[in-house]
Amino acid sequence: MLRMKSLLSPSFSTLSPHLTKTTPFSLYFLASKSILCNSQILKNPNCLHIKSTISSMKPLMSSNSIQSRRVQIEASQSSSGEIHVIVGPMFAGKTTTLLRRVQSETSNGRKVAIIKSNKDTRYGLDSIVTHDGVKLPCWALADLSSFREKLGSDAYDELDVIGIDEAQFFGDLYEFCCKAADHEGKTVIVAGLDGDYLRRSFGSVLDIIPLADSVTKLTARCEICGKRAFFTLRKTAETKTELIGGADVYMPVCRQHYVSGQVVIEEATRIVLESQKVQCGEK
Ligand SMILES: Nc1ncnc2c1ncn2[C@@H]1O[C@H](COP(=O)(O)OP(=O)(O)O)[C@@H](O)[C@H]1O
Ligand SMILES: Cc1cn([C@H]2C[C@H](O)[C@@H](COP(=O)(O)O)O2)c(=O)[nH]c1=O
Ligand SMILES: [Zn+2]
Repeated sequence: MLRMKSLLSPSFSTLSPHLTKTTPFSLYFLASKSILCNSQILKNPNCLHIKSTISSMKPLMSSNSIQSRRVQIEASQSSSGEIHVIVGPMFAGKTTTLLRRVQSETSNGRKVAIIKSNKDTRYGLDSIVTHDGVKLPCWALADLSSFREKLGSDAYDELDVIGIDEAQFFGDLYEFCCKAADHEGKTVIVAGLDGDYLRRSFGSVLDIIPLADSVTKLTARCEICGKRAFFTLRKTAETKTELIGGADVYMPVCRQHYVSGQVVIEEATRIVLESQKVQCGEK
């Protein structure tokens, strides 16, 4: 088989063997390569094979369909989206950073919408609020897939940027981000907890890391020693993963004080349970 240069890189030796057979994929592949690198084909004698293959495809793909394919490919290229993920413990500044980035996009004339989970009722439903009290209006939703319908298709299509806060509470986070960035050209900025109070992966936040253009892990200040806090300690004996609360229930801590704090809380929980058994036994 004629060894040919890649259209996209100087040293690509051969196309995959299956591409030598005329299959729908090989036709699409060759046509799209041709469209994307039309100038290279004309200039690059080593691509004669592709040129002759393209010319032999005429009955299958007319120049009109190749032209319209070019428009589709160029459109998809020019409207490719982005995904930026902001994680860290509670009080690390995730919401603050999200708001700052959203406001920067707005000041650049981009159309923005912010979504948070309707599970987070700490500071009211129609706005996202930082622990410092800074707030912006938002959509409080049970899931992300309903956003387009709630906002309206026309308004949704005009959106450039979608901010998502408390992302750990959205079960459809992966699918929504994938579709919004890959196929709708949206810039999605996601803020959420990477870990729960036991430092386990929380919701689908870590699942979208492979989809992301950027990942930022923020830190807070350890409430015990003032060093950088990477984890969130739950101060109560409650063991369910989802427990809405603020400084009343949680505190950011460094590794040393997470480990020692977790031991203290587990021991305190054991003592409380023991005393309840004794009380029940006496009654
Ligand atoms: N222990 C702490 N460490 C860092 N910031 C704290 C702490 N306790 C309270 N804060 C306040 O919380 C703010 C961050 O709030 P926010 O952006 O809502 O954080 P997150 O969304 O990560 O929970 C900080 O600017 C700070 O003023
Ligand atoms: C660690 C942890 C937290 N939560 C809840 C508590 C808060 O309502 C949010 C996190 O808020 P923030 O914006 O990051 O301050 O999540 C939870 O349900 N389970 C946990 O383990
Ligand atoms: Zn500490």
